[in-house]
Amino acid sequence: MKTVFSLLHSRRAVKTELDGGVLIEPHEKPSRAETILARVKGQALGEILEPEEFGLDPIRRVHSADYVEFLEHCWTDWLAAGKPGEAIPAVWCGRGMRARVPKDIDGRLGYYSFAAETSISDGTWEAARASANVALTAQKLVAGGERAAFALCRPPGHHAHADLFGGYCFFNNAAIVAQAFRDQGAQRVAILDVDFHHGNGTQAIFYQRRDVLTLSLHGDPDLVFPHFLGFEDETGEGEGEGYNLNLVYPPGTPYAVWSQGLETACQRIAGFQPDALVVALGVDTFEEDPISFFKLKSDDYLTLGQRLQRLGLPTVFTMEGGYDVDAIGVNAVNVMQGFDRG
Ligand SMILES: NCCCNCCCCCS
Ligand SMILES: [Zn+2]
Repeated sequence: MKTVFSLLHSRRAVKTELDGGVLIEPHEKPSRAETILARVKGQALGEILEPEEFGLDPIRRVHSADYVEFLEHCWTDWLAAGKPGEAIPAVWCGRGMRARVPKDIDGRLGYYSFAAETSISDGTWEAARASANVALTAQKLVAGGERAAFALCRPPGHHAHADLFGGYCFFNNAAIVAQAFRDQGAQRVAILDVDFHHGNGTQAIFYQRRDVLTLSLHGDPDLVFPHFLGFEDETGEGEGEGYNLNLVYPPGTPYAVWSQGLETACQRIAGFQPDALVVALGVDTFEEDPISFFKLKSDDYLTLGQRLQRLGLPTVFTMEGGYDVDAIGVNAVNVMQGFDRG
């Protein structure tokens, strides 16, 4: 399987993540991508390509123009306001307040985000743009005939809404890939999110649409991030009713249980008969992940890859979460190797 990777991911090197009332070293750090890349090379998974430049149009097919504009200028606006630290949102449009875009950078940071753990600094814009180019290059490979391709994206994307960043995500790479397939003539696309956390952004982007089926297996939002979306009664709206599936699991969930949900999701995908499949691949479902509570083991990712291959669909994998950096390479590449072996 070919991998797409950009060294520009390392431009995303914020020093802070607000966690537990303190600023910690971010979980979503550059070594994540380096560890996965080393494993791709070590396992000779396949050719490694740099991304092509696709510009802003494919991004704006998913994200609003004002949100893209905000992200491009956020850091310089923050500096111009004389702020001493990294850009961190600290005020939001609470219930009963007015959802309008303030002029002030603090107000705009809150307007365009849903969580405070995702600091912004110099280079975040470049890295997010490169991550979307990585995903679009993988999509081009698959649209061009490759059975599957691995978009080694960093920063991740599945928490990003059309005009909201958070959960370490800025551009929703999986959604951008799905929309690119649609814009190139695919009638139906499925996005399967296997990250530990609910793919709230992906769900929201396609919630009223029936051309893109969104499915997510994840930790109970009552207990974990993103908390305010991802429950099983969220099945889509309007045209999209019936085209969103959430499968929620409790602390300690092992592969034996989780894989039953995977089977349910795979059968739903098969029934939908999509022209392409996008897998939002997070490996924070791993038993040692520092911020999650499932108990998948490294071999389970081989089995996961094999099951996904049996769907027989052109497939783009977008790298999402996974924070046990020692194991993230083995676990992510196991999915690809399981898929390749089929
Ligand atoms: N105490 C950890 C809180 C983490 N909150 C954000 C999680 C984002 C996961 C992205 S896959
Ligand atoms: Zn996650």
